[in-house]
Amino acid sequence: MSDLWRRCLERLEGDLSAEDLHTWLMPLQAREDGHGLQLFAPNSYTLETVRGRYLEQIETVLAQLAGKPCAVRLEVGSSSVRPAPVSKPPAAAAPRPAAAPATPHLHNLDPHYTFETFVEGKSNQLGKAAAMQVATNPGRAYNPLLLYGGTGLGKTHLMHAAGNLMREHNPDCKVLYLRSEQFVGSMIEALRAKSMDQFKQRFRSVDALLIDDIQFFAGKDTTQEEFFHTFNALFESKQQIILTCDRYPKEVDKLEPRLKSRLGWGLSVAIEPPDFETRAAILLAKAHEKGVAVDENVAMLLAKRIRSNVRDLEGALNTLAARANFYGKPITTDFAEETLRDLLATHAQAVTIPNIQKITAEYFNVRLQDLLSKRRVRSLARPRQIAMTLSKELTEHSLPEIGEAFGGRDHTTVMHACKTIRKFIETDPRIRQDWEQLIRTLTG
Ligand SMILES: Nc1ncnc2c1ncn2[C@@H]1O[C@H](COP(=O)(O)OP(=O)(O)OP(=O)(O)O)[C@@H](O)[C@H]1O
Repeated sequence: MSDLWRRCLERLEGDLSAEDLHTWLMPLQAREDGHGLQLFAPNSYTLETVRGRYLEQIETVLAQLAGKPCAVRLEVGSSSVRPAPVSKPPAAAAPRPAAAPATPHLHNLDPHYTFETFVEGKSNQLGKAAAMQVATNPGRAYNPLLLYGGTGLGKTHLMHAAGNLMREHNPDCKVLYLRSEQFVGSMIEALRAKSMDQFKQRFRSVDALLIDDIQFFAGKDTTQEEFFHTFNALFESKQQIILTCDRYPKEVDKLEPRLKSRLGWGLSVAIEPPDFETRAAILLAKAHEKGVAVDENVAMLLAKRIRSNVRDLEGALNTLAARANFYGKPITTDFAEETLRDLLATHAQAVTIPNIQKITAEYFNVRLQDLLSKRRVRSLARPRQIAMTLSKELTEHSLPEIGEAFGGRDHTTVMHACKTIRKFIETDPRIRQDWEQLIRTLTG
């Protein structure tokens, strides 16, 4: 085992998610020689992914560790020694055999992603309830369960939580989690190695198959064909399928109609951006989990200013924790304002009333001046009400300020718009889709 590579992995552990580290970097084997470091990838797909996504970062860390530039050569193959785990791998993850890293691992679930660590709010209540039901009654409650919504909102977390709970109820339950890129990668590898039978067997022999980000299948016809058959086989034998997608699957271009139709057989649940209270609660929960002392005022400050998604919120917390640790200072609101000044400014710019008006007008294909006019035709009134509601939910402006920005309307008009749209979101799937799409665009 190369000591340099081990230390590099340790360093990268702080920068990359456990999932990325375990999926892409842990399967690499390393050998140090007089020319630098040679990294062996188990297959060309892994090699290309590492080269494209991580090589630069690896080289930077190696140079820091070695105190001079370190040449890295990547190739497909294996060295005689396998890299040791850098830290506790997920409890359920078995050590990877050197010869088979192309194969996704059973039970490679992140043990931190549980229902206990998931903070429930209005935006994710239904998704959490559905995931819990599926975990308690796999293959029978809803099959498939599809969680969709914007980035960083907790879809992967819920998916792992369901898998972890299934395994808690039944430790023999075979749960296979993988990202759709890994499914594609494994399939390409199997096609190359003429081992499609093994590929099929591997995916069809599980009790639950969890695939993340299936929008990645779009336009990949062979993959969709194979996934379609896998889906049917699992569905027929009542094995659970859980999928996530970054939008409602019917909106994903280049996804075969028959696959879209299959995805609709079970339950599709939207995960929406959390509201202010949920954001603050998530932040406090994450701080507690990481052992970072953060009081409610700081949580409220960040929750108020960072509305995009939970990943960004968590990123801000990590930055604060690292800086506070480095300077030996407590995390106060002043410290947070100072440390995150640029980040908070970026978020403040992101969602403004003019921005909401412009994007809503474009989305509904109406002119901005008509959206702000006094005209009450339905084709303008509904987009206007949606834009007002978005302004209420995504900015800190008061009802009178919003009314003023929408052609000098009264605050009661804005209040009525918010009530109406909230009701429609619950009852009208078309308006719900418009709403979710606009939220994604604006917070995206
Ligand atoms: N309600 C929540 N409670 C606790 N943590 C949450 C919640 N929602 C999201 N998170 C955290 O936010 C981070 C991002 O979540 P996750 O990776 O599940 O997002 P995602 O919706 O799958 O995003 P992507 O589509 O980009 O993969 C994770 O660390 C997750 O634990």
